[in-house]
Amino acid sequence: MTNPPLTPTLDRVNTPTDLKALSDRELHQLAGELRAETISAVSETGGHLGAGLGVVELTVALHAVFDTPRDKIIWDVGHQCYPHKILTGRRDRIRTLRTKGGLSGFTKRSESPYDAFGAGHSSTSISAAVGFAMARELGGDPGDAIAVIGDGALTGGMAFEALNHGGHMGKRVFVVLNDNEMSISPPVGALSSYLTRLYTGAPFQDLRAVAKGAVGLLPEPFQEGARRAKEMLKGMAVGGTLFEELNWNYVGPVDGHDLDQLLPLFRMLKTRATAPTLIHIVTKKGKGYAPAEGAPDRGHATAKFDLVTGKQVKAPSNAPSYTKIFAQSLIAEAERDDKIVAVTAAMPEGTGLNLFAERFPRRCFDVGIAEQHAVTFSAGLAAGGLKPFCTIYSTFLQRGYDQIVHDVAIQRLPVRFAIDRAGLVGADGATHAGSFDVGFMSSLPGMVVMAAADEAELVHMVATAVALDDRPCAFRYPRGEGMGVDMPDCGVPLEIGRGRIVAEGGRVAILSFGTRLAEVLKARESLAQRGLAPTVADARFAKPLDRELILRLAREHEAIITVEEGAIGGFGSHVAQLLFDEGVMDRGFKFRSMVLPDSFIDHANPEDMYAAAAMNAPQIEAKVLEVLGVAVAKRA
Ligand SMILES: Cc1ncc(C[n+]2csc(CCOP(=O)(O)OP(=O)(O)O)c2C)c(N)n1
Ligand SMILES: CC(=O)[C@@H](O)[C@H](O)COP(=O)(O)O
Ligand SMILES: [Mg+2]
Repeated sequence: MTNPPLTPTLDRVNTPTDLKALSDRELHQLAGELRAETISAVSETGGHLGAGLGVVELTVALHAVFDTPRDKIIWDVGHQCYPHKILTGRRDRIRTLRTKGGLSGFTKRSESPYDAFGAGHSSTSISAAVGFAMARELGGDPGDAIAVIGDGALTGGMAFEALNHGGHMGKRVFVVLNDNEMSISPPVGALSSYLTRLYTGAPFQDLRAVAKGAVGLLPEPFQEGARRAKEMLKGMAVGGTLFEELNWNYVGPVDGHDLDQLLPLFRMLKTRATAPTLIHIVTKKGKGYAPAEGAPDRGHATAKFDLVTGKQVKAPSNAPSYTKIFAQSLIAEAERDDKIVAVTAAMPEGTGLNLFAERFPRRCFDVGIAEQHAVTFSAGLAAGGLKPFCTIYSTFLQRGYDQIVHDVAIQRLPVRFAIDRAGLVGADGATHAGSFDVGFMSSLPGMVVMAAADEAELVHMVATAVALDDRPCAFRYPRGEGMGVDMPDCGVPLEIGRGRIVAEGGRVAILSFGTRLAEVLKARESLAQRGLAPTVADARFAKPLDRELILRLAREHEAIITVEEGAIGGFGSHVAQLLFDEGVMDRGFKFRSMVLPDSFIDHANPEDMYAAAAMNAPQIEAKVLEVLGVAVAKRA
């Protein structure tokens, strides 16, 4: 009897409960439709395509077998969660992905009960899963915890902290290691080659062997025998698994696109696992969409694209990106100084260091998703007499803060921190905002902290960092294109702790730190129509402050307003501290500090995010009027 024709199944799935009614054959069909829907949606929104395509079958299998949201799936990084969102009641909003008021591009607890744990930064899922599992053991929420972590995220140190602890606790918790031999770029590190040996040394095992592999699942009397047999086999094949040595049952490797393996395996594990269990699946990033499969980043991040050709639709650029300017400047400096080396934590393309590596392959280091190691490795490079540029996005640098304090600042080692993605970054939202680096860097004794107001300033700050050999320094710059300003032929080191007057004026002095300067100048133009012309200065340095400039401005004006793309505790706070400590505020001097609000700003385009932060030209203008007590007719 031939099978009846399958009707579209995705239309019949609103929540994972609906999956339970589908036959395995229908689940295969569903996976195909889910992949097509994911591709279609991302072609309209742009976003992280490749990772999600790699886990379509896994997503179907996990939601079909486990009882979500009672059982919690914790997606590491969360960039692969689009199929998960489509299956968990958000298909109708999937085309609002990463837009103002739309779905987040990562998992987010406030968005859905099926998003058990928020993500965005990598390597956190196993810690969270072990936490959920222990909460269950102590009478907290019931249900299983299943972390899904990629081979890239597994290079993050905290993943091993969690494996170590979870193995020690010995409670039932699942980790699905999604091994696609990709990070954003091809993965680096010994772990990656180890994982590959786990399956090239022993080709895909059929389910029976895989099941037997999980000795912890067998009835006790058979376990010892199976364990010995297995250790012998593994010893012959790949020498046992790292995970088993940490007291995790290791199951794998399994074809992560084969529902005929995944479904029975998860059903068996769900009924029989009694201990920490790691399932090693092998997948392909970008699976099922040729333009993604064929892309160097396997479709990791994509703009909107033509569904048929895969051709991305990118807005025309008016000026090179800050990232590109940084990379080109560093290359130019490195041509003249062979002590300059560069370090990235798994973001060679994002930081532009892929360009540096092409020119200086031996002087560029990708340490994997390991920001803590990146910082202290850079400290070692500096202690060893080199000039390391530790190049990390502001938000990811948060991961290595103790290393900055303990290994760099206290030892006053001349590590240069190139802090990309400073300020609000747009579609990646709050988890990726570069809001805090000014605060956490400028509170450190001896640290020099700079912010480029435009791409020409960035070139000079790279040169300044090269020349600064007696202490650590940091310079920050935003995501996206420069202002299109005239570029210098080469960088000229700035005088440390010196700002610059950009426009002379009176009554109010606006002291800008970073690229909000463009908005400040727009506000000044608008104020001119009211006969007001504030002085505008570019601080350049949050540490050391230009005391002379600030105190002179205070003497010559009624008020100072500071503006920075950062949270409280940064540049403005230091200026306020100076004005108070110098007694300037004793005489009724007026001071305002424009910083990011004390809240996390959701994803949108940067312009809208800065509007939400009240830091665009109109709000800067309003602040000047407010501090001068100029009544402003409320806009109708
Ligand atoms: C702490 C941290 N550093 C860097 C990143 C940037 N990042 C996002 S995804 C990714 C690669 C993840 O690789 P993997 O875990 O293998 O997932 P895949 O994309 O292959 O599915 C990186 C480096 C991040 N999100 N968090
Ligand atoms: C998922 C992740 O964390 C990275 O892919 C990040 O989204 C990159 O950000 P940029 O797009 O600013 O390079
Ligand atoms: Mg990967």
